[in-house]
Amino acid sequence: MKTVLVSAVCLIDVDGRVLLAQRPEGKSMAGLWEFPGGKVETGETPEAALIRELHEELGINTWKSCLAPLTFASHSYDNFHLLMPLFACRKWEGIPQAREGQVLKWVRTANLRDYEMPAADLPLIPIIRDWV
Ligand SMILES: Nc1nc2c([nH]c(=O)n2[C@H]2C[C@H](O)[C@@H](COP(=O)(O)OP(=O)(O)OP(=O)(O)O)O2)c(=O)[nH]1
Ligand SMILES: [Mg+2]
Repeated sequence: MKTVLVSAVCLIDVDGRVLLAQRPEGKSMAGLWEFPGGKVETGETPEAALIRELHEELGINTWKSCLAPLTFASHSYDNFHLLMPLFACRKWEGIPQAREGQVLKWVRTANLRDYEMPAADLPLIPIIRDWV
Protein backbone atom coordinates (compact mmCIF):
# COMPACT_ATOMS: atom_id res chain seq x y z
CA MET A 1 0.00 0.00 0.00
CA LYS A 2 1.20 3.50 -0.78
CA THR A 3 2.32 5.70 2.12
CA VAL A 4 1.15 9.29 1.68
CA LEU A 5 2.99 12.02 3.57
CA VAL A 6 0.73 14.86 4.74
CA SER A 7 1.94 17.78 6.84
CA ALA A 8 -0.56 19.33 9.27
CA VAL A 9 -0.66 21.99 11.94
CA CYS A 10 -2.16 22.58 15.33
CA LEU A 11 -2.53 26.39 15.17
CA ILE A 12 -2.98 27.70 18.71
CA ASP A 13 -4.38 31.16 19.43
CA VAL A 14 -3.71 33.37 22.46
CA ASP A 15 -6.68 31.82 24.30
CA GLY A 16 -5.31 28.30 23.77
CA ARG A 17 -7.88 27.36 21.14
CA VAL A 18 -7.00 25.21 18.14
CA LEU A 19 -8.07 25.80 14.53
CA LEU A 20 -10.06 23.05 12.81
CA ALA A 21 -11.14 23.07 9.16
CA GLN A 22 -14.14 21.17 7.85
CA ARG A 23 -13.37 19.33 4.61
CA PRO A 24 -15.61 20.67 1.83
CA GLU A 25 -18.17 18.70 -0.20
CA GLY A 26 -16.64 16.90 -3.15
CA LYS A 27 -13.38 16.06 -1.40
CA SER A 28 -12.57 12.76 0.22
CA MET A 29 -13.70 12.63 3.88
CA ALA A 30 -16.05 15.59 3.22
CA GLY A 31 -17.62 17.03 6.36
CA LEU A 32 -14.93 15.79 8.73
CA TRP A 33 -12.93 18.29 10.77
CA GLU A 34 -9.17 18.24 10.21
CA PHE A 35 -6.01 20.09 11.05
CA PRO A 36 -5.05 22.45 8.21
CA GLY A 37 -2.37 21.13 5.89
CA GLY A 38 -1.91 18.90 2.91
CA LYS A 39 0.20 16.52 0.91
CA VAL A 40 3.97 16.98 0.80
CA GLU A 41 5.10 17.26 -2.82
CA THR A 42 8.19 15.57 -4.27
CA GLY A 43 11.36 17.36 -3.24
CA GLU A 44 9.58 19.40 -0.57
CA THR A 45 10.26 19.26 3.17
CA PRO A 46 7.27 18.77 5.52
CA GLU A 47 7.86 22.27 6.91
CA ALA A 48 7.93 23.90 3.46
CA ALA A 49 4.82 21.98 2.43
CA LEU A 50 2.97 23.19 5.52
CA ILE A 51 4.03 26.81 5.03
CA ARG A 52 2.79 26.58 1.41
CA GLU A 53 -0.51 24.91 2.39
CA LEU A 54 -1.20 27.46 5.13
CA HIS A 55 -0.76 30.22 2.61
CA GLU A 56 -2.98 28.50 0.00
CA GLU A 57 -5.73 27.30 2.34
CA LEU A 58 -5.82 30.04 5.00
CA GLY A 59 -3.94 33.00 3.56
CA ILE A 60 -1.55 33.21 6.49
CA ASN A 61 2.25 33.27 6.57
CA THR A 62 4.46 31.46 9.03
CA TRP A 63 8.06 30.36 9.21
CA LYS A 64 10.03 27.19 9.85
CA SER A 65 11.22 28.61 13.20
CA CYS A 66 7.57 28.87 14.32
CA LEU A 67 6.78 25.20 13.65
CA ALA A 68 7.48 22.83 16.55
CA PRO A 69 7.10 19.06 16.12
CA LEU A 70 4.18 17.97 18.30
CA THR A 71 3.23 14.41 17.34
CA PHE A 72 2.28 12.37 14.27
CA ALA A 73 -0.48 10.17 12.90
CA SER A 74 0.22 6.83 11.20
CA HIS A 75 -2.95 5.18 9.98
CA SER A 76 -3.98 2.70 7.28
CA TYR A 77 -7.03 3.76 5.31
CA ASP A 78 -8.56 1.35 2.76
CA ASN A 79 -6.50 2.65 -0.16
CA PHE A 80 -3.44 4.33 1.36
CA HIS A 81 -1.39 4.60 4.51
CA LEU A 82 -1.27 8.10 5.97
CA LEU A 83 1.85 9.37 7.68
CA MET A 84 1.14 12.83 9.05
CA PRO A 85 3.53 14.90 11.15
CA LEU A 86 1.58 17.41 13.25
CA PHE A 87 3.39 20.65 14.06
CA ALA A 88 2.34 23.14 16.73
CA CYS A 89 2.32 26.81 15.73
CA ARG A 90 1.52 29.85 17.88
CA LYS A 91 2.94 32.56 15.67
CA TRP A 92 1.82 33.57 12.20
CA GLU A 93 1.03 36.65 10.14
CA GLY A 94 -2.52 37.43 8.98
CA ILE A 95 -5.98 36.21 9.98
CA PRO A 96 -6.92 32.69 8.86
CA GLN A 97 -9.56 32.82 6.11
CA ALA A 98 -11.31 29.92 4.41
CA ARG A 99 -9.84 30.18 0.91
CA GLU A 100 -10.87 26.74 -0.33
CA GLY A 101 -14.53 26.46 0.72
CA GLN A 102 -13.73 25.00 4.15
CA VAL A 103 -15.51 26.05 7.32
CA LEU A 104 -13.04 27.18 10.00
CA LYS A 105 -13.56 26.95 13.72
CA TRP A 106 -11.44 27.82 16.76
CA VAL A 107 -12.07 25.06 19.27
CA ARG A 108 -11.16 24.67 22.95
CA THR A 109 -9.03 21.54 23.36
CA ALA A 110 -11.55 20.16 25.89
CA ASN A 111 -14.17 20.24 23.10
CA LEU A 112 -12.17 18.61 20.29
CA ARG A 113 -14.14 15.38 20.75
CA ASP A 114 -17.33 17.16 19.66
CA TYR A 115 -15.99 17.48 16.11
CA GLU A 116 -16.02 14.38 13.94
CA MET A 117 -12.48 13.85 12.64
CA PRO A 118 -10.76 11.40 10.26
CA ALA A 119 -9.85 8.11 11.92
CA ALA A 120 -6.15 8.93 11.76
CA ASP A 121 -6.67 11.99 13.96
CA LEU A 122 -8.44 10.34 16.89
CA PRO A 123 -5.24 9.28 18.77
CA LEU A 124 -3.98 12.87 18.48
CA ILE A 125 -6.78 14.40 20.55
CA PRO A 126 -5.59 13.38 24.05
CA ILE A 127 -2.02 14.33 23.15
CA ILE A 128 -3.14 17.82 22.11
CA ARG A 129 -5.38 18.17 25.15
CA ASP A 130 -2.49 17.32 27.49
CA TRP A 131 0.04 19.45 25.70
CA VAL A 132 -1.64 22.75 24.72
N1 LIG B 1 -4.77 18.19 6.26
C1 LIG B 1 -5.17 17.09 6.90
N2 LIG B 1 -5.36 15.94 6.21
C2 LIG B 1 -5.77 14.87 6.91
C3 LIG B 1 -5.98 14.91 8.31
N3 LIG B 1 -6.36 13.68 8.73
C4 LIG B 1 -6.41 12.87 7.64
O1 LIG B 1 -6.71 11.69 7.62
N4 LIG B 1 -6.05 13.60 6.52
C5 LIG B 1 -6.01 13.06 5.16
C6 LIG B 1 -7.11 13.56 4.26
C7 LIG B 1 -6.47 13.52 2.88
O2 LIG B 1 -6.54 12.18 2.40
C8 LIG B 1 -5.04 13.87 3.18
C9 LIG B 1 -4.82 15.37 3.14
O3 LIG B 1 -4.30 15.80 1.94
P1 LIG B 1 -4.92 17.04 1.14
O4 LIG B 1 -5.84 17.83 2.00
O5 LIG B 1 -3.87 17.72 0.38
O6 LIG B 1 -5.67 16.19 0.14
P2 LIG B 1 -6.99 16.47 -0.65
O7 LIG B 1 -7.35 15.17 -1.26
O8 LIG B 1 -7.93 17.15 0.27
O9 LIG B 1 -6.56 17.55 -1.68
P3 LIG B 1 -5.96 17.44 -3.14
O10 LIG B 1 -5.33 16.09 -3.30
O11 LIG B 1 -7.15 17.66 -4.00
O12 LIG B 1 -4.97 18.58 -3.16
O13 LIG B 1 -4.81 13.43 4.53
C10 LIG B 1 -5.78 16.13 9.01
O14 LIG B 1 -5.97 16.26 10.23
N5 LIG B 1 -5.38 17.19 8.25
MG1 LIG C 1 -5.54 20.03 2.52
